Amino acid sequence: PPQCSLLGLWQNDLGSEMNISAGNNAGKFFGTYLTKVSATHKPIAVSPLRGSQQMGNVKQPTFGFTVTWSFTDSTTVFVGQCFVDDKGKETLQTMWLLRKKVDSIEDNWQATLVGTNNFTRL
Ligand SMILES: CN1C(=O)N(C)[C@H]2CS[C@@H](CCCCC(=O)O)[C@H]21
Repeated sequence: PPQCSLLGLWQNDLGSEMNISAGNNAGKFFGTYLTKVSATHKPIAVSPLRGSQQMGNVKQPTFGFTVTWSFTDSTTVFVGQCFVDDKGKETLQTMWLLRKKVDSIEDNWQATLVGTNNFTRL
């Protein structure tokens, strides 16, 4: 059965495109994230991501990664698992936390968004 590799090009239902370009045998990987939508009104740019995944004899590994947005001061962390269906189609089922930068600690309570998001191969 095809092992679910994170390497390659992925997209989600928000139109974001993610390219996991390289990983090492300790499970570390890195890549880029190109979002098509943003909560800010700044011009969107490609942003770097770094993460790690379970290695060893794992068919459907769990993983986590961080996107440090290059065009705004927020950060998103993703956690999830790669699944392969009986036709070999892979999906990344994830949840994320988006931490926006706020100007004062009084606004800290409203600074973190949470959501679910799934990726399929581009
Ligand atoms: C497009 N998105 C996407 O593909 N997500 C899974 C969610 C969680 S990261 C967020 C985009 C944040 C962009 C930077 C900002 O607006 O602060 C949204």
